[in-house]
Amino acid sequence: MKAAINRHRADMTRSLGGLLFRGVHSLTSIPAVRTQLGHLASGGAVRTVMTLPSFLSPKPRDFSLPNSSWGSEMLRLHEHYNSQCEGEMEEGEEGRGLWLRLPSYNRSLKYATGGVYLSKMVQANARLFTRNSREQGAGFEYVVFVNKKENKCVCIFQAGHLLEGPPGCVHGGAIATMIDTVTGTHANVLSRPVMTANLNINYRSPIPLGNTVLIESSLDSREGRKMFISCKVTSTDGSKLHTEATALFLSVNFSHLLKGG
Ligand SMILES: CCCCC/C=C\C/C=C\C/C=C\C/C=C\CCCC(=O)SCCNC(=O)CCNC(=O)[C@H](O)C(C)(C)COP(=O)(O)OP(=O)(O)OC[C@H]1O[C@@H](n2cnc3c(N)ncnc32)[C@H](O)[C@@H]1OP(=O)(O)O
Repeated sequence: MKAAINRHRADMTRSLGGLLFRGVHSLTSIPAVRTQLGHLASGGAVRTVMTLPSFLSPKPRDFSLPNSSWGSEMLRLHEHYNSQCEGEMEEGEEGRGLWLRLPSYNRSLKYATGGVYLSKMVQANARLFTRNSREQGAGFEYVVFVNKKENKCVCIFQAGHLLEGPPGCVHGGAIATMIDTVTGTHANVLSRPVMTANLNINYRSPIPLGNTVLIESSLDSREGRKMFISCKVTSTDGSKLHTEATALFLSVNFSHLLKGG
């Protein structure tokens, strides 16, 4: 009986793994996301109305869109990169269209599959760590843009009051979380799914709570399944280095991810 249950779980893992892979792979090409990116490209970021296929309902919230907690610097930088987005980058294209904004959900494993409910295999109440606060502006407010041509990502991050470490400053673990998120998202764009194998961080200067900072990642090299990515966190004008890091990601197969290794 136990063997039969285990066989059933293994079959589920295999088939859902394949589904998940196809879902994640096409995340930025599904009609709803395309509609949104197209709208954003024309500058209408805040009032986007997404037309979702029925299998995606209820409509997931895209946490990377501007909300009322975003400060002026966050909004200015979002607009700066968003105005250079034009959906998917075309071959040989320069200037406009270099950047692609990545949508961000609090249950990516569910929505990445196109609505298939994986929660029973993962956990019914599981939420992405960086997107688990109901109070806008209290925790991690961020948006990630990818530049496939130059193999880099940029994240605009506004640190909320629940991320305090030293008095008035952002907790080192919260900074590490954001570095893992940006470099991990970058590695996922290159080859998905991935897992963090190694993360080295040097904290150079504290980040005041409430500040907006830039987190930039770039691909240093690739060796088979390994991706070496470096990352720095700076003030938005680039004059102050807050944190620098290097990370190693390994592409894994979905059964590794779903079975927890
Ligand atoms: C996780 C999310 C992915 C979900 C995808 C779905 C949707 C994506 C959509 C949007 C993305 C959204 C958010 C992304 C945000 C954040 C990303 C967070 C990522 C994480 O937060 S994830 C949690 C922390 N992470 C772990 O929980 C990993 C635990 N760990 C393991 O699961 C294994 O350990 C593993 C898989 C790492 C390797 O296992 P393995 O069996 O596949 O590979 P193996 O050990 O054979 O090593 C092969 C070659 O790598 C070298 N190597 C291995 N480890 C090394 C190390 N540490 N340093 C230096 N070299 C190393 C070996 O030396 C060998 O090298 P060589 O080939 O040259 O001999």
